[in-house]
Amino acid sequence: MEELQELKPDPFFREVKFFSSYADASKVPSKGIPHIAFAGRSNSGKSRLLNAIVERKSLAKVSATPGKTKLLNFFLVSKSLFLVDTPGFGYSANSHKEHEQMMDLLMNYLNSAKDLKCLFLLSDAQRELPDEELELIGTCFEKGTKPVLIRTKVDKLNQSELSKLRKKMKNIQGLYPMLEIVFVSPKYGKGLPELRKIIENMMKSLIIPPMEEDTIPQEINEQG
Ligand SMILES: Nc1nc2c(ncn2[C@@H]2O[C@H](COP(=O)(O)OP(=O)(O)OP(=O)(O)O)[C@@H](O)[C@H]2O)c(=O)[nH]1
Ligand SMILES: [Mg+2]
Repeated sequence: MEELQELKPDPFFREVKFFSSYADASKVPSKGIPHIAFAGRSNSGKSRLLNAIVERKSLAKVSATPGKTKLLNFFLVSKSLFLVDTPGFGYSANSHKEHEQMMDLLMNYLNSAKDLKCLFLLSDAQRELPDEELELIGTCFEKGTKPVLIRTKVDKLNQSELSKLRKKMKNIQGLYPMLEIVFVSPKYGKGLPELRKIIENMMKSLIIPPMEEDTIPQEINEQG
C-alpha cells in the first residue's frame, strides 16, 4: 500500500470540537442537526476512523484494548453535523454488566435517534462479516437511515486477500444494490476521500436549521 499522501485540508472539517457525551440515548441532541454514527464491533477502528476523517490525531480516544469507547460521544462539525462515536458491540474488556449497559445505550440510540441520517458500519476486513451486521444494514434501509459498510484495516491484507474480499463485497451488493461499501485504512489515508464525499453529498441533500444557542452545552463533560 502507498504511503499516506499529504491530504488537502477540507474546509468543512476545519471547525470540529468535542460537543458532549451521553449515557442516556433519550438525552442526545434532536433539533435537526444530522448525526452520522460510527458503529461496529469493539476494536474495529471506529474512533480512529472518526479522527482521520476530521484530520485530528486524538479527538476521539483510540485504544488497542477493545471496549475503550463506553458512551455516545458527540463531535460537532462546522455547527451543522454531529459525528457520533459509539461503544463497540461484541467482545470488550469491560465487565459483563458494563458491556450490557453499553449495548442498551447503543441500541436505544440507533432505534430512537430522529436525526440519525447515516450509519457508518465498520467491520474489520480481516474477519468475516457477521450476520448481525447484515441485519443492521437491512434495518437501516427500512428506517430510512443511509448505511455505509466500511471494511477497516485493509492495510493488513495481502493482494490475494483483498481480491477475495472485493468478490465477497460484490455479493453483498447483490443483496443490497443501494449499499455503498468503502475499504479504509486511516494509517494510509485510504478510503477517506470517499467517506468525505459521502458526507458532503448527505449534507447537500439536507436542509439544516441554524444551531440554537441553548443547544450548546455550558459545561462540556468528559468523553467516555
Ligand atoms: N493497522 C491498522 N490498525 C488500525 C486501523 N484502524 C484502527 N486500528 C487500530 O485498532 C485499534 C482499535 O482502534 P479504535 O479506533 O480504538 O477501535 P474502536 O472500534 O473505536 O474500539 P472500541 O472503542 O473499543 O469499540 C487501535 O489500536 C487502532 O490504532 C487500521 O486501519 N489499520
Ligand atoms: Mg472507540
